Amino acid sequence: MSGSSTPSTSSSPSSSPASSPPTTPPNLHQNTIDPSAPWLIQKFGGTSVGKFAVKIAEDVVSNYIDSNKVAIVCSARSGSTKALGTTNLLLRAASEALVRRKPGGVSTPGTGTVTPMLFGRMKDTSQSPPISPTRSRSSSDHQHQTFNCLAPLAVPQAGQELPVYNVTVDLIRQEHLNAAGESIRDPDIRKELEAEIESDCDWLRSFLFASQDAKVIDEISLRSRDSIIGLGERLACKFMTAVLRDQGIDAEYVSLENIVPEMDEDGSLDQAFYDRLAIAVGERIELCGQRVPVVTGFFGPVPGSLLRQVGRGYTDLLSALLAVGVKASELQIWKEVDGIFTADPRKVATARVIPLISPDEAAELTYYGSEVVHPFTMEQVIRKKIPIRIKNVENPAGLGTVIYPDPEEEGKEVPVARQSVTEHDVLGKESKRATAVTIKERIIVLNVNSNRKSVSHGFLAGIFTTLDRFGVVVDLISTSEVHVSMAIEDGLIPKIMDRLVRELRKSGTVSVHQDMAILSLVGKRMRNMVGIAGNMFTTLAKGNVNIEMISQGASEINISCVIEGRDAVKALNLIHQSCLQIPPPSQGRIGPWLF
Ligand SMILES: Nc1ncnc2c1ncn2[C@@H]1O[C@H](COP(=O)(O)OP(=O)(O)O)[C@@H](O)[C@H]1O
Ligand SMILES: N[C@@H](CC(=O)OP(=O)(O)O)C(=O)O
Repeated sequence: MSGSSTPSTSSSPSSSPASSPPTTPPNLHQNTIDPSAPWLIQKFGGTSVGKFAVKIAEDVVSNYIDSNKVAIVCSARSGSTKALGTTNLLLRAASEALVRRKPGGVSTPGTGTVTPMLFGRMKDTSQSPPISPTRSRSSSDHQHQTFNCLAPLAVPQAGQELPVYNVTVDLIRQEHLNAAGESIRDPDIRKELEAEIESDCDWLRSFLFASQDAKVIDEISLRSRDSIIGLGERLACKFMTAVLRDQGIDAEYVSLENIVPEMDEDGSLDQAFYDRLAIAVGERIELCGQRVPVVTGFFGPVPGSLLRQVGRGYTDLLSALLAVGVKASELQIWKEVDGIFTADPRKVATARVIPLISPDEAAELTYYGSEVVHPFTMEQVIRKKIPIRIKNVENPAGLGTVIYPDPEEEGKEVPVARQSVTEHDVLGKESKRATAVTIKERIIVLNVNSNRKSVSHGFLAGIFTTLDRFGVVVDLISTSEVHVSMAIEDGLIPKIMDRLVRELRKSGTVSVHQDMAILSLVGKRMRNMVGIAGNMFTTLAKGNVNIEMISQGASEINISCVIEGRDAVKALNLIHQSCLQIPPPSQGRIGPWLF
């Protein structure tokens, strides 16, 4: 692709701007931004890239490129919801690769027979997600190494039965081809993008085929799964680069799937790793010169697995690291909501946008169900004093929500980056009220009553060791010497859940309550407010909402309780009304009096 009038979207090392900087064709907007202008990082979520790609180019990016150096980060495209998005389809394809191919080639639904044409366009293997062969690997990664090397990847032969994942790969391919057809006017740009989509989907089929052969005891290696999901961001960024260039904005595709091996990492995802990654990503982006870098939010198969260590929503974290790496003035996270609301606006009609929220509050909200920003994002940028602004792609003029420490509370000097936090943001903070209420559904409560065969510290130690072995994260806990109640996410497959309960029974009698929800009231000002917990629980009692478990005090800015899942939306609205609603001007004000 490089050298043509369309974007360089190949992931092969030879196409990186470091080795062969593409030239800007005359029809593209020549970005002539002052090199000393501040960097602005704009991150677009999967549904935004899926639904509003042209609008992003026309109404968002174009509004900022004359006064800022803009870099954009994209997630894998989603059609209508994240659940139906490319990342989920890729994960589905990865698990379908575990379905054993039947010898003899009897076709089952979702399978077919390979035609030579379908795999006829085998991609150059140098373009497969490059894992440095010199990189140190854990033993669990060994199986991956056996097929993801520079040797050609295996593919089914003509006449051989097609694997089940083929239908899923075709769906991904077709959705991207449709998006290219609908969003890109220039036939050359579109054709080139279509060729990239075909080539990437061929790579995926080959990779899955090889994974299928290399799998060990029904499991695709974590590293391979990371590589597979990375394709979602590659496709999204190639698509977005093409859309920007089609709209006349000079953009450059930047793949980060090589960035971790290049960093010579030592194997753990600690702060030192993130610091090195931020520098590496920043340096890579500076190479784009005047072009708008379109950066994959996927940053490579990281030590211990991206999905396991960081989890879904990892592109928020990458955008934060990029903001740190280039010392950006602001990180903008663009979504389809106007910002962080006082409650989920889909569930509470009277919820309103919070103009300014502290990083702790934002993190607490994301941990407890309002997943607006990945919880790891805040720490990275705030330690470098870069504000995060949540904005709505459908309402670019809106001010959004700024996540930044309250300068009054911090007692610190206002940092330079804070100049981008407007007076509106600061004035918008509301005193003497909680900040937001959130609900986390699909919760299970596990109660364990000690069998009194050990003293209490042994009892708790036994329980935590068991939870650790099963990789279970406890959201809320309440204990006495002989009793412990724990709220956990309902994410375990039933077979594993049964095993966990059997293990816990060694410590005492166990009861399991399913279909529960955690209701959390969050706010940094609650620290000094007397009676807020009383108000919360009285409101729930009056609304006939039964409380299964209470947790207050572990975090000073959060009061949480567990309720029945079926009461979740009712409770959310009751608490919003009693603890967060702003009284109309006629109520709660004294005077003016007319005598
Ligand atoms: N307190 C909250 N404020 C804003 N959105 C919230 C809140 N709690 C839950 N949500 C939900 O989070 C979602 C985040 O926005 P969206 O742009 O759809 O996500 P994504 O970028 O991941 O596709 C919205 O659907 C919204 O209903
Ligand atoms: N595509 C990934 C990463 C991501 O960050 O997505 P989003 O920005 O749409 O939440 C996921 O689905 O998890």
